[in-house]
Amino acid sequence: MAGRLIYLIGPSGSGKDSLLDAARPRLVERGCRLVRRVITRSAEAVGEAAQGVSPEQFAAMEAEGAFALSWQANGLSYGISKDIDDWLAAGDDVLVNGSRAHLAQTRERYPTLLVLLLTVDQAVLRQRLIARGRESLADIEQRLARNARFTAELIAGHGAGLFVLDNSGPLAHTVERLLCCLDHRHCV
Ligand SMILES: Nc1ncnc2c1ncn2[C@@H]1O[C@H](COP(=O)(O)OP(=O)(O)O)[C@@H](O)[C@H]1O
Ligand SMILES: O=P(O)(O)OC[C@H]1O[C@H](OP(=O)(O)OP(=O)(O)O)[C@H](O)[C@@H]1O
Repeated sequence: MAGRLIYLIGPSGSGKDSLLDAARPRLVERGCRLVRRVITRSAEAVGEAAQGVSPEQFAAMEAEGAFALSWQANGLSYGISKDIDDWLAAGDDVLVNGSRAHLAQTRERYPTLLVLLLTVDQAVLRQRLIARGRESLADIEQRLARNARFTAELIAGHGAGLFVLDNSGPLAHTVERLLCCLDHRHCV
């Protein structure tokens, strides 16, 4: 049987990278693969296991069909290797750190997609982004403004295939809820 494509989305700073890092060993022991993204920013600036490439390298990879999924956001390009299709065909679950804006296109290609929407209280989110210190304050405000367009629309439009995981509390709780969603197809 084909594996499940699990598409983790949520605002910048909601904790996607942190959650994937914290849950990694327990996901791996369940046979779930975590995808290493290709991103047009230097590897040093990435808070996750990602391959940093130049825009030219990214364009060349895209042109040669290296990606199953790709999107642009926040001035960056993101690619997901076409290797995921082999993994899914082999029956492995595959977890991708995805894009809310690209969800519709992803669903077209993977109709049985399992969507996990990570949410966090907006005031907490601003503080976490400032504390993370990865972007300028202006960039942080842009990311927060972008968020406002998404969350309500997503919850309203995709209720059935979408699990909401709140990460306003301790990360360890969110890890447990993530595993519960994957193991039992519901969250507690
Ligand atoms: N549950 C949590 N409690 C406290 N801080 C958190 C929690 N989850 C994430 N963070 C912090 O919030 C910041 C943003 O998290 P990050 O994983 O980089 O988010 P994303 O990948 O969604 O942009 C990081 O500094 C991280 O350490
Ligand atoms: O359409 P959106 O849902 O806004 O997502 C756009 C991109 O931003 C995030 O990546 P990135 O790692 O650059 O940002 P983050 O770590 O701040 O979430 C996310 O993983 C997407 O790749």
